[in-house]
Amino acid sequence: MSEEQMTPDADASADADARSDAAAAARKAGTLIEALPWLKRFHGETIVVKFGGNAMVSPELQRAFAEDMVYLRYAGIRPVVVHGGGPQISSMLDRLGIASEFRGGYRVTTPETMDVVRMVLSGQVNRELVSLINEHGPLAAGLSGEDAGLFRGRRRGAIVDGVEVDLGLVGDVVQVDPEAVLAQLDAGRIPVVSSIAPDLDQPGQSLNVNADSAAASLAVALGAAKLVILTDVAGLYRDWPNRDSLVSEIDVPELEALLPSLESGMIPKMTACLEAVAGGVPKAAIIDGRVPHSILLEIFTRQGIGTEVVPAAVGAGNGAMTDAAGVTS
Ligand SMILES: NC(=[NH2+])NCCC[C@H](N)C(=O)O
Repeated sequence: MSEEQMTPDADASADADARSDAAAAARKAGTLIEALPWLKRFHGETIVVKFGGNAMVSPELQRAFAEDMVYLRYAGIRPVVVHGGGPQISSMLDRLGIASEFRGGYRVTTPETMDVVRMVLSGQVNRELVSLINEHGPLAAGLSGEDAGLFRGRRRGAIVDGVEVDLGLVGDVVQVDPEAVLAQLDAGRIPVVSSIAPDLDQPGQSLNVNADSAAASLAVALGAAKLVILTDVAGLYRDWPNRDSLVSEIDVPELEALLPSLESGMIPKMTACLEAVAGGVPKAAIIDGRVPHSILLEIFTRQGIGTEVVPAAVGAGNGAMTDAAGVTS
């Protein structure tokens, strides 16, 4: 239809269409340009990402995560992935018919279980993620914390009702030699690291180490610009279960004060953020791994998506928190 033939109604609706197209284009452009300060800030910098939770077991979320790592890499950032694999370890133990002893609700890792842990983490979870990333090109290289002295660990049980219970071959990373990871980064690769570490106190033995704290230690050793931990919650709630109390940004003193009141699953994650920031990483965030591409939303928008931990504001001293809408309280 030529313009002269348009009825006034058609004219008005064509105008409205044009206006909404323009609005959609402006929104899209706004989203893209919002990324610019973060592209500048993180260019050439290392970001350590702890991969875990639902994101690790859903095929679509795994695929989206692999895309995000490739996206960061092509944006000129140096992403490093650290992963655990609790659910996969449990299901392999079941498949193999290996019964486990539980203490205080935690599985005890025997030497026999440890063989399965290593097989699943380095032979299955690590390989799958490396393959997904490498569908985009020869980018990812898998490493175990046992490779080239990357991690060393120390046994640590769990605290149950105020007492430490021995959980066998589990622990924390206590030493990091980042050389092997740096070599991969310098070669343009995305290192994917499984959370296993030789036991510092018992040569020849390896430990299943907490992947949150391993990621934090690695972020510190690499001088990373940011640590990002994927979780199965939207972020930190100041007073759970009040949904309106989601915290967008919190500083170290405020988080330290809040820590004892947190739900037990959140404590290792928030502690890892504190460790990273205490070690000189400028910011550490927990984000919702159930949201596809949550990493891109966290890194390339001003507001981010989860809860970010930052050092105490110099001079501010009031421990201000910003809520999810960006309002400082
Ligand atoms: N949860 C938040 N408040 N995130 C803010 C993120 C800001 C910025 N995109 C960054 O990654 O550093």
